[in-house]
Order: sequence, then structure tokens, then C-alpha cells
Amino acid sequence: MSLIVDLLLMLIDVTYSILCAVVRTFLHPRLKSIDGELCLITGAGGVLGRLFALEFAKEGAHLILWDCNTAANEQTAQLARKLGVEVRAYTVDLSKRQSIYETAGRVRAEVGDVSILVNNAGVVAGQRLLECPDELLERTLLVNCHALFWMTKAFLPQMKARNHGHIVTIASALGLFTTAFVEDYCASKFGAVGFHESLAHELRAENHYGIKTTLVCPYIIDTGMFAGCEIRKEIQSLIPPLEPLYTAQQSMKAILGEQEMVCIPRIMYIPFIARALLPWEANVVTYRFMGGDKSMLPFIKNAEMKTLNGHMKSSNDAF
Ligand SMILES: NC(=O)C1=CN([C@@H]2O[C@H](COP(=O)(O)OP(=O)(O)OC[C@H]3O[C@@H](n4cnc5c(N)ncnc54)[C@H](OP(=O)(O)O)[C@@H]3O)[C@@H](O)[C@H]2O)C=CC1
Ligand SMILES: CC1=C(/C=C/C(C)=C/C=C/C(C)=C/C=O)C(C)(C)CCC1
Repeated sequence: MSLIVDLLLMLIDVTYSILCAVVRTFLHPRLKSIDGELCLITGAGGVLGRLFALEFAKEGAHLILWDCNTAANEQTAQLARKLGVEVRAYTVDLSKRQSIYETAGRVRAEVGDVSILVNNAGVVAGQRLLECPDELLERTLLVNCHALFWMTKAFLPQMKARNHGHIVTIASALGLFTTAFVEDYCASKFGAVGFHESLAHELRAENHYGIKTTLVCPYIIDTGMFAGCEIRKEIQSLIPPLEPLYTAQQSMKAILGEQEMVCIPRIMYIPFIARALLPWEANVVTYRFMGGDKSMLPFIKNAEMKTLNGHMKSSNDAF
């Protein structure tokens, strides 16, 4: 009897959550206030990280900015301070667990408890698997995936103690479906998605309803990280690379609306669902038709040229 009652209650909850998701798609959801909250953003010296910093500052959040690039991070800090919030910048190497724990300790001692954590920093090797140095492949996994474990272990306990907080994972569309020649990146982003979802389930299972989670899965963004990556021309004009500001703003809407997950643009839900529903070969031929299969080759060529130019420049610098 209790099974039937539970089943009926579950079906009501399922229907209610589907209706909420539909309503949310067409109406503007209520956005929460984060005025005075302490928000930590990783990769804050990068394109998306800087935009996130400015968006959070506009909402009145105080900022802790983390990046390995001290100059770029400091530049973000200066821009954010102009918006009237308190900002602290920290230089950290997210590929090193010890660096994360030490810097987290400094943040707790010098500033206090972080209530919004935006795991944004990310890297990609940008080389063919068999030609890529092992260390470069390993770095992608360390920064994009392992760092999420250490960041969460460092900052979740204080959120749990107050039953208040928000953990945001900037993953990727390539954490939901894959393409060729970016094995390191896809593995790391699938790992990030898996980590994020398991954590979100854990918080629900433990009734920590005050701690929210948001998973952000964008398509190519025009930040330079994947410069050169392109799909079939005719399709590219229908799904162009995303504007960085648009991506940050859409992500902010999802975060402030306490949405669990967002694909940007929404059309990215289609290859995500197709991957699960269609036979493998059906996906292969669709990718081939849309030019998704070889989309990374021009990016890799581009990255190779940049490395060569960099080498030439640095060897010229020696003279
Ligand atoms: N660009 C795109 O097409 C897409 C990006 N994403 C994701 O969005 C996020 C932001 O990307 P985007 O703004 O484009 O990238 P950027 O390269 O502009 O920014 C990433 C930032 O992270 C920093 N960083 C890299 N490694 C470390 C490290 N070991 N320790 C500390 N900081 C580090 C970088 O520093 P430095 O520059 O010195 O290396 C840089 O400042 C990433 O997670 C990315 O995977 C998702 C979908 C698409
Ligand atoms: C595979 C594939 C596509 C191409 C996807 C690409 C090229 C995604 C790149 C994403 C990036 C660079 C994310 C970074 O985090 C289509 C044409 C959309 C649909 C068919 C399947």
C-alpha cells in the first residue's frame, strides 16, 4: 500500500517539476539577491571569469578571484572594485592540490566563509592525443576535474554548517556529448558533469536544501580558447559561436534563478539527448553531416601555429 502511495506522490512531484521547468522556459523566473554574499571565482583572469566577476559585482557580491595569471587576475580585480564591491585576488595553481588547500586556508583566515563558488577555470591540451605530451593531457584532468574535488572539500564544510551556499560548475556541451580530437577535454568535462551531479544528489539526500547547485554547459564561446574550431559552414551560420557576454549573462540568469542545469544555447540539449537515444552509428553520420566530427582539426592546427610562433618569438627573444 505504502508503495502505491509513494508511487502516486512521486508521479505528482514528477509532473510538478516538469510543469515548473516548462513555465521557467517561457516566463522569467524570480532571481535571488546575492547582495553582500562572498563569491569565489576561479579562472577570473580569463575571458569568461572576468565577465562573471563583473556580473557578480553588479549584483553586489564581494569577490575572491583566483587565477594562475597574476596580472590578468589583478586587472579583473581593479575593474570589479570600480563597481563598489570588496575584491581580493589570489594567485593559485589549480593543477596542484596543495596550492588549492593553502590558498583556501588563506581565504578563510583573511576574508571568511565563501557562500558562492564558481568553478570556472579550464584548459585544453589542443594537440592530437598521440602527439601530445602526457603532462599536458594530465593538466587538463587536474584543472578541469580534480580541482573540483579539492575546491569542494575546501569550501563546502562552511556552507553545510550554515546550510547556505551555491556551487556553480562551468562545464561544457562537451561534458554532455563528445567530438573527435579533444579526448582530454571531453574526459575532464564528463568528469566535471558527473562530479557536479553526484554532489547535487548528495546535498538533496542529506536535506541540505539551502545549498544550491548550477551546472553550466555552453557550446563554443568566442573567447579564443577554441579559436579555429568550426562546423559545416551552413550549420555554423545557424549555430554561431557564443558571445562571451551573452554566455555570462545567460549563466547568471540560471544561477540567480537557482536553476540546476543550463545548456547554452538551448539547442545543445538536442545532441545531448540524441547521444543517449540514437544508435552510435546514427550519431556518427549526423556528426559527419554537420561537420561536428572534424570540427577540432582547424583548432588544433591553429594551436600548433601559435606554439610554433611562440617558440620562434621566445628563441628570437634570446638574441
Ligand atoms: N571558450 C569556449 O569555447 C568554452 C569554454 N568553456 C569553459 O568555460 C571556462 C572559461 O573558459 P574561457 O574563459 O574561454 O577560458 P580562458 O582561457 O579565457 O580562461 C581560463 C582562465 O583560467 C586560468 N587557468 C588555467 N589554468 C589554471 C591553473 N592551473 N590555475 C589557475 N588558473 C588557471 C587561465 O590562465 P592562463 O590564461 O594564464 O592559462 C585563464 O585566466 C572553462 O572552464 C572552459 O572549459 C565551456 C564551453 C566553451
Ligand atoms: C559534435 C556535434 C556538434 C558540434 C559540436 C562542437 C563543435 C562543440 C564544441 C564545443 C566546445 C568547443 C566546447 C567547449 O567547452 C554539433 C554540430 C553542434 C551537433 C552535432 C554533434
